[in-house]
Amino acid sequence: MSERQKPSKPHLNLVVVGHVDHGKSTLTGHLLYRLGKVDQRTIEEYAKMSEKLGVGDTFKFAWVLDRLKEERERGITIDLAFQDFETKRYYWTLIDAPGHRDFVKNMITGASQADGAILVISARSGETESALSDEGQAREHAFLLKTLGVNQLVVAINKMDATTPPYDQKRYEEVKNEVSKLLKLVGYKVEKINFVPVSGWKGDNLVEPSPNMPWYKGKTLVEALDEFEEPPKPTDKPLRIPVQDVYSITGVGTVPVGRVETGTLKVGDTIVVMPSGAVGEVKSIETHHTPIQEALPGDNIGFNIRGVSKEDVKRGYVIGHLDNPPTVVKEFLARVIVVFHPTAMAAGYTPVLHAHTAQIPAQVVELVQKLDPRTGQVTEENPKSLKTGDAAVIKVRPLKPLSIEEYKSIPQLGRFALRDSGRTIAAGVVEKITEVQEVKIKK
Ligand SMILES: Nc1nc2c(ncn2[C@@H]2O[C@H](COP(=O)(O)OP(=O)(O)OP(=O)(O)O)[C@@H](O)[C@H]2O)c(=O)[nH]1
Repeated sequence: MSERQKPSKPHLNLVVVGHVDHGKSTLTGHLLYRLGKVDQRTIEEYAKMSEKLGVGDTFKFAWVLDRLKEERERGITIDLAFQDFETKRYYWTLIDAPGHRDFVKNMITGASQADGAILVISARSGETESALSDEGQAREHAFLLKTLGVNQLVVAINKMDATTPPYDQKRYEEVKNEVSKLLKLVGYKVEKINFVPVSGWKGDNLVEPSPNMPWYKGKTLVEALDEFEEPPKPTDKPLRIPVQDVYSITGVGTVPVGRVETGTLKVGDTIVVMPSGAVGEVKSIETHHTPIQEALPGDNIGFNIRGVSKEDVKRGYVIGHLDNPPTVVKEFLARVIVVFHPTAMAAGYTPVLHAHTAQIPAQVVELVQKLDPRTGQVTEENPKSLKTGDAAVIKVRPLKPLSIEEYKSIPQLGRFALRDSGRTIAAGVVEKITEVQEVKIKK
């Protein structure tokens, strides 16, 4: 049976976010262990390793993620780090957890997009408070998730074993209230969010209800994940396939490879490549070495197009149907958050723009408005500069033609990051295209 024909559970992508040291790696590693993804022997090895290094028993689970990271770093072709696991209702792919420097970039330009998130927040005295402070990462991550359209969230109130007294209901309620306030501010519907008191170290309420917290009658972490909704496949949107790679195969012709983000591609379709404007006919489609007649959103495919030369298809180009071609822009307005800037960002700044598979130098030509990062309200017109943590509307001009879409019409093609010297400076979405680039169609 081919990959596509296997009866399978729906597939969701998950990110684990939260402040540094709140226990994301420990919790995730323990979850993978409980779900049978890591065997007992490996955990014992990690426990011994932790003991030798004198870092404490809790680290045995965090190692799982460290090893994953290491394996990922060795992989060359796969940009996005992931690990799969399974619950009653879904298959999950764990998108790289933050703490990792490239988290933001991965969330925005990654091959897969998060359908939901676990926000980990420690209930240990003092830790909760720093995560929720103005500089806290819980705040930053909550805001990023909302900006990027990740609407499904579980809050894991972690380290319940380390409250005073341990497993304290009062402390749980307190933390829950504080996190609820933050999430409301950011724009989440808090009534729809599950808050689960857990210990990532001890394993309480991860998969089974914990005897240490009989006062908690809600879902376990895994049950809460299974309450997420399956996102609808964007088949009703225009076809968009960002090109990851392109091959020229003797006797076959030009074969672009990429993931269908939106719409449907069928054998026989007439397509156009943007921004080159080359037009061709789809002769065959393959996924995992199996020929298929039709490709849907989420499918990774290679396809043969007749009438298009290899020079007209490049990584970063986007393929669509001729009757609804990918938009090519000269300039656009974007809503961004400054994730990190060593000093201050001013008009004229020229970092590298990363959107889907494209990387193009782009100039920030105007700082239009500064926004309150928590409410989105305008706080200043035409600010002189932007600092780390600021939210803003800016005008961006790619230095070469770029195929990108407004976030409200095709969100999958409307996100981007600005990077400089290997760091994510800002992340955001395309609010409005202000100048399109006319492209001559080469029939
Ligand atoms: N008591 C207690 N300690 C925990 C728990 N989970 C994690 N810790 C400890 O908290 C510290 C941070 O844990 P990590 O899992 O590395 O945290 P993280 O959020 O992944 O950290 P970064 O990747 O650096 O952001 C370590 O010292 C862990 O041993 C828990 O459930 N209970």
